[in-house]
Amino acid sequence: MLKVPEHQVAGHIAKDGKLGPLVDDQGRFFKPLQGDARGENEAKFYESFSTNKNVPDHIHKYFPVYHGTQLVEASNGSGKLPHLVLEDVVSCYSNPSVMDVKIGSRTWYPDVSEEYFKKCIKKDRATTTVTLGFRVSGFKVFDHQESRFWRAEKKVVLSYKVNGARLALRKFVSSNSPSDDDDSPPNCAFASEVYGGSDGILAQLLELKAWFETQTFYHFNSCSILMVYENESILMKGGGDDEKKKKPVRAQVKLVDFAHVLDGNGVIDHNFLGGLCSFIKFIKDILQS
Ligand SMILES: O=P(O)(O)O[C@@H]1[C@@H](OP(=O)(O)O)[C@H](OP(=O)(O)O)[C@H](O)[C@H](OP(=O)(O)O)[C@H]1OP(=O)(O)O
Ligand SMILES: Nc1ncnc2c1ncn2[C@@H]1O[C@H](COP(=O)(O)OP(=O)(O)O)[C@@H](O)[C@H]1O
Repeated sequence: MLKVPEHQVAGHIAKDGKLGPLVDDQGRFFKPLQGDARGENEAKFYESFSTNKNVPDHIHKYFPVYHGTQLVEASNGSGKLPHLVLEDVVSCYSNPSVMDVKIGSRTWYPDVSEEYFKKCIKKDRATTTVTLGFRVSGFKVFDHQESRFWRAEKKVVLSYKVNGARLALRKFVSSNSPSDDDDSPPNCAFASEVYGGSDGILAQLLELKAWFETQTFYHFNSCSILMVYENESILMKGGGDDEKKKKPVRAQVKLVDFAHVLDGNGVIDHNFLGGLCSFIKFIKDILQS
């Protein structure tokens, strides 16, 4: 039985009769192929990437595993539609905090329609895409004061300027209230555990950056970095015997959304690389502060 993903933080959502992704209980994420070229393009990317022997294994691990396409009952009740069958990258977490960050200083690319270009540039200018080379698209964190998940409102997230983006990246790793009504600054209590360390988010971003400095196979337009970590271990901390049973934080970076990937034609993807460098600087600053 397929259901609406509990931890989805951005993109098209399968609610109110709309078309959106679904998940099963076997760790698979079913993303409907959008009717226009986007769906076909994303499937083509996954086919190419999953069989591309020139991409090293340590880079493959930053992408959801691809299991082909399958006809499944769509979320909008329109009957069976082709879906990409992907690894559900949050399925192995019990209480994940998740953030989607769209990378690049532009989301449009050569040869798009005038209409699409205008739509993209309007959003790029209204958000931090142009100024920072990335924008937060959505996130959810565990509110340790209220003992429940807190979800950032889409309208608020899309209105972030530089300080808003910085604050969101701090909230993502804080134990105090994430609520927008709360004036207390995020305490970044989990920053070193989640962003730092030899296998934390920063180390993973740096490994990806090293690949982007040389890879010329693909141009990742409008693609996102998904950051995930487990709250279970943090919740159990200091709990005597529970401390021994605690699950690791398992901070992970995954790239998602390849609907607008183009062939790199031997050219560095400087739009993605530049945005990634800027994003890394923000994470480093939080770790150093
Ligand atoms: O429809 P919207 O306004 O929510 O826009 C979607 C974007 O949401 P945003 O408002 O930027 O958070 C959405 O962005 P996120 O995935 O939320 O980062 C996509 O850009 C989506 O386009 P596509 O499926 O990648 O071609 C965008 O969908 P399309 O409008 O291109 O179908
Ligand atoms: N493989 C995946 N596993 C788990 N969650 C995913 C996966 N791919 C996407 N998501 C979730 O769905 C959201 C939207 O995904 P995306 O591919 O950007 O869709 P759209 O094309 O609708 O924008 C992401 O922000 C993330 O929360």
